[in-house]
Amino acid sequence: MARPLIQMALDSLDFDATVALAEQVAPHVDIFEIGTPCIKHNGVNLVKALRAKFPDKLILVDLKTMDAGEYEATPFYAAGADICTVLGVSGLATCMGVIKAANAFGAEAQIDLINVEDKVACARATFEAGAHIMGIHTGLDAQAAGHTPFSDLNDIARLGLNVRISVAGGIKAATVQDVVKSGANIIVVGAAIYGAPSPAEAAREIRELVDATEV
Ligand SMILES: O=C([C@H](O)CO)[C@H](O)[C@H](O)COP(=O)(O)O
Repeated sequence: MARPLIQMALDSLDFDATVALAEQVAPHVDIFEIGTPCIKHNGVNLVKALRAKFPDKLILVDLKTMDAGEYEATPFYAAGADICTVLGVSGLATCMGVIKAANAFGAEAQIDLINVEDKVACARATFEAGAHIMGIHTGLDAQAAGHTPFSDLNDIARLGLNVRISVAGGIKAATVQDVVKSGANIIVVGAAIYGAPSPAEAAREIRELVDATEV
């Protein structure tokens, strides 16, 4: 298995604070995620700013698209996004729209399985439709209610689909190695890094743990 990628979720609303945090953690992460609240607040100009500043990083725009897939995602790919997310609950037509936009730019579309009732069926259908990445995701509100992404990860990994698996939802140093062992290709970390006294140190620790994990 290729070395798992670490995705830093940038969930601030502040443009300059987002860029500053990205600078701090850049040596230790592979993907910058512009989180949903952040992209709604700052728009496509933040994608352009991060693209210009970090030409060697992957940029994921967490659009969580719910309708008009191709139309909504196209300007973000044009601005330099490598990955945009689309909600699995939006339905196959919307997912296919984002997949089409991604393919037009040689980029990738990630299906966010957040709140999807039958995640296995959704993963199978969107994989068949050409999705590049399957996103297992326990959102911030569900985390607050005590939920975690671990059992969903096992269910999707067990399918053996030829698709990369991303996992998000409260992942921290104590859990990151189990997530890698369970088959995740992309490990998303937000609060455990941006909420730490030293985000750079927290990101470095996650990187070391991921790189030290035997799979
Ligand atoms: O995607 C996220 C959330 O839905 C807000 O957009 C978070 O970025 C994702 O959950 C990762 O953050 P943590 O759960 O804090 O690690």
